[in-house]
Amino acid sequence: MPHSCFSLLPQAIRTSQKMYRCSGGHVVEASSNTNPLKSYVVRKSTPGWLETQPLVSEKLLYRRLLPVEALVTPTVQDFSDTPLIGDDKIGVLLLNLGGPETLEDVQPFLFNLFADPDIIRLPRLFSFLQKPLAKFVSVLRAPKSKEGYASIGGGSPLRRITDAQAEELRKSLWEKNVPARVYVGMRYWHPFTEEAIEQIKRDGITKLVVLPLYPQFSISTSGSSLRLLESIFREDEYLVNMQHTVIPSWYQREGYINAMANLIEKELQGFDCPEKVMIFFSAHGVPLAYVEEAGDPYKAEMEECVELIMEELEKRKITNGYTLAYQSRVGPVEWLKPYTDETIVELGKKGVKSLLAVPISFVSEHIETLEEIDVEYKELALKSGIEKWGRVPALGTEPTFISDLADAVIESLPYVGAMAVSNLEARQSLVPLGSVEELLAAYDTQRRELPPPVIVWEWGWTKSAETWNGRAAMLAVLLMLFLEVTTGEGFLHQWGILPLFR
Ligand SMILES: C=CC1=C(C)c2cc3[nH]c(cc4nc(cc5[nH]c(cc1n2)c(C)c5CCC(=O)O)C(CCC(=O)O)=C4C)c(C)c3C=C
Ligand SMILES: [Fe+2]
Repeated sequence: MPHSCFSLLPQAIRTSQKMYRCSGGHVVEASSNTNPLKSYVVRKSTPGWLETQPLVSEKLLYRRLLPVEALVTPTVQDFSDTPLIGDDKIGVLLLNLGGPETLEDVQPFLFNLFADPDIIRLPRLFSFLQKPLAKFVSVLRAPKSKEGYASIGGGSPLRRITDAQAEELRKSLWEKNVPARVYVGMRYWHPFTEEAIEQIKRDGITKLVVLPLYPQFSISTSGSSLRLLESIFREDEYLVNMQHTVIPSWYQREGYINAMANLIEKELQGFDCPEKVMIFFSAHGVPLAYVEEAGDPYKAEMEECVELIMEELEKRKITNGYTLAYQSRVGPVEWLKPYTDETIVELGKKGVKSLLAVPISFVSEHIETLEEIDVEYKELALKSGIEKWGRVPALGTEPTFISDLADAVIESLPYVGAMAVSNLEARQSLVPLGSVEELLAAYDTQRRELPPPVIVWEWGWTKSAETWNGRAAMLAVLLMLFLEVTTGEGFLHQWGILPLFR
């Protein structure tokens, strides 16, 4: 392997990007002593390009150890119109939750959400009731949800914002010499993940990077989307054979942390006395049992994420007080604490006068930022004695953030197709789709029943009502209620109660 080959590296392609232009069919191994994740084997060469793979490959053709750093020679050359990886067609699939675009979409959207066993998980014996129950709960929940969506303009902005993020990410990847197509796959509304996958197949994508747009992993969000994706992949011959990799969470990335710190720093400057402002991180909650019983890493990742942002702010001499609380709980079971509403009241009582809310679990504006934080929590804060209120915008298409997502994609490319190899270090950050079950198993040990977070349980299916008889009775009641809702007949209609929910 002639060392001079590396002098052809364009400046834009840095060590972390692990893609090296080279003049011919050579194979090289590069290694870094300090970080095993930064060890790569160049396995295949295509005209003009070497494609790298992690060191775990057994099919080494040629070995030559070089520190990774030695590979980077800052020679300015323009390769912008050259495809990066030979004939491969690279795709990036952004996974997100999806949201209703009109008020008519709200109930069917809620149905899709509640029909997901990662949101409401029934005992196996009763799993046949998942859809009837989802129908029932979605019909009950729809009026309240519709009110919320009506107040933010009649629908969720999630599709528009995610599409914009996809387009900016595509541009950023092209600027970094990675000509990829970017797709959006939503879990509960259009464009559904299935639709995105069909497009990916039509476009003949050969390498796919799967990137959930949730910085922190939760069974209920990224976990659910990846589980669905895995089932789609398993049943499809094209997909089974497609090289792919998954980035399960990315809250610890420097670019993301910096982008969040930038937004906070900027918003603090809008206050008269910035140093006296309480920085209030508000994350979407999950039921406590997800963390305590199923082992969801969400809480730990969230806390670490907040620490990293505060450390970054400290480097900038911003040492404000801060707190983390969890919002958006649904139903009567216990969710992650402290709750956002209770914490705001407490802070008011303690004499906090200025508060900057930072939505932390999501990278787009959505109903829970635009309505819950901007309207409900602001009102509560002002009533609780807080005089000055501010809110950090969601990242959206903020350039540092988008550029960092592009880097995350590029850094993951060497792992594409190599994940069948059991490499524990690699698995900590990149998971092959075929191993989603393994990833989830690590957190969601036996896929046990999770206490349902939804409204029907207000009628008595709580942690304390855990006998099978009780559950069977509850299901019988639910079934009766379901029949009542779907047929429009029954005792609640006779008593004039049920139409109230409509
Ligand atoms: C990290 C983000 C999110 C987690 C964790 C999460 C868990 C979770 N959510 C529900 C119930 C509902 N979620 C709803 C909408 C919704 N949730 C998130 C994010 C997370 N959810 C987003 C981005 C959205 C879409 C918002 C939009 O603008 O459309 C809804 C519908 C809205 C409403 O009625 O409040 C429900 C219901 C549960 C039960 C749960 C964990 C188990
Ligand atoms: Fe949610």
